[in-house]
Amino acid sequence: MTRLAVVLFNLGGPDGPEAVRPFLFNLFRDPAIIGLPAVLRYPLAAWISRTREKLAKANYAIMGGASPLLPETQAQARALEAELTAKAPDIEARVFIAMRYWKPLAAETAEAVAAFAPDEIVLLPLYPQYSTTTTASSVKDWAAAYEGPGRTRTVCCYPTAQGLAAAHARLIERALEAAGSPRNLRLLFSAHGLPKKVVDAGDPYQAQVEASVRAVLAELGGEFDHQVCYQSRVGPLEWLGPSTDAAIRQAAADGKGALVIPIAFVSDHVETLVELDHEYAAVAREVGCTPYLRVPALGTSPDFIGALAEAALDAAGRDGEGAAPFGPWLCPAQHGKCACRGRA
Ligand SMILES: C=CC1=C(C)c2cc3[nH]c(cc4nc(cc5[nH]c(cc1n2)c(C)c5CCC(=O)O)C(CCC(=O)O)=C4C)c(C)c3C=C
Ligand SMILES: [Fe+2]
Ligand SMILES: [Fe+2]
Repeated sequence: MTRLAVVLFNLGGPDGPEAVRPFLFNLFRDPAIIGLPAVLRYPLAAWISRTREKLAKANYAIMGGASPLLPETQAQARALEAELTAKAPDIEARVFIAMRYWKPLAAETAEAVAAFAPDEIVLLPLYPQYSTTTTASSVKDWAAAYEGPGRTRTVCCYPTAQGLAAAHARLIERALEAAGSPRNLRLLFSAHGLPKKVVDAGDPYQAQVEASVRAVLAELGGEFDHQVCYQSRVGPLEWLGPSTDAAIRQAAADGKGALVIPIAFVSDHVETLVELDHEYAAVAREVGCTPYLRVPALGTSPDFIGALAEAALDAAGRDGEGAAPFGPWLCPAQHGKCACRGRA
């Protein structure tokens, strides 16, 4: 029986108040996040993590002091393992988690995967849209950590996978129905932002976010007033716009409420539970953007887990090693800094 290890990548989050600063330090010392030489990056990372700690701790305190990202990801891993067993009973599939900036880090997971002694390894980012700051960073981190057996394939991205779009569409329909299908709503597809210069240098993330939005709208059918916007800006650089904050203000000015859809996050965590549900809800109240509604992140929704299983099995069935997207997608040339064009 073939032994298949699926390794899920995500960002990781602090598991208690004392982990907030070292988590932030790990994040800001990553050259994929701050592209300066190590001699400058390390002191800068120490300074940013020290100065950001108080605000970040206050945000994590709203969720009980820790990030829910790991338990959410563990639930997805269990659901995916069950789905793989159902879809491919002739394969012994085990699902592992490697976080980029907090536990379980790649080194710990690499040991567990090596002990499983897989024939095949599929690296499956829980980032449907590829970015040099997320997927590429995790893939590189994993390659440096893993020395065990098995042939490796990577799913670089799946922004337009049918199951992903369907999962978002079903959650949107449910949220609309629960709110009594109000007529004066704008759908705000809110994605984690990126510095504009990262995108200008060829990062495909924005193009893939926009492709995901088109796929979700096609799955919904019909006409919807909608906008793509970007949240979670950090630091002094210019980031992608419009910001989610500005989009909420614009919706109010246009006499609309907002239905916010976290289009680039697959689980609920600080960026949805605090930023969207507290900070931007307050903005909506202040400017009279009513109703202000938020669609839950994908979590273990069956269409999404089904898409992950298909992506993993599709990758495991590919010849050779290397990276490829899952679903109908190829990054456009001007945004081609992606493994699907061999330019990660
Ligand atoms: C879509 C996925 C993500 C992209 C792209 C991304 C880029 C990116 N992030 C930062 C800085 C921070 N991100 C933080 C939290 C965070 N980011 C993502 C995902 C993406 N980041 C997730 C899932 C989370 C949540 C982690 C958790 O605790 O559960 C944080 C920490 C929170 C805070 O202090 O605001 C920072 C900082 C940069 C700079 C960046 C691209 C350059
Ligand atoms: Fe982030
Ligand atoms: Fe790509």
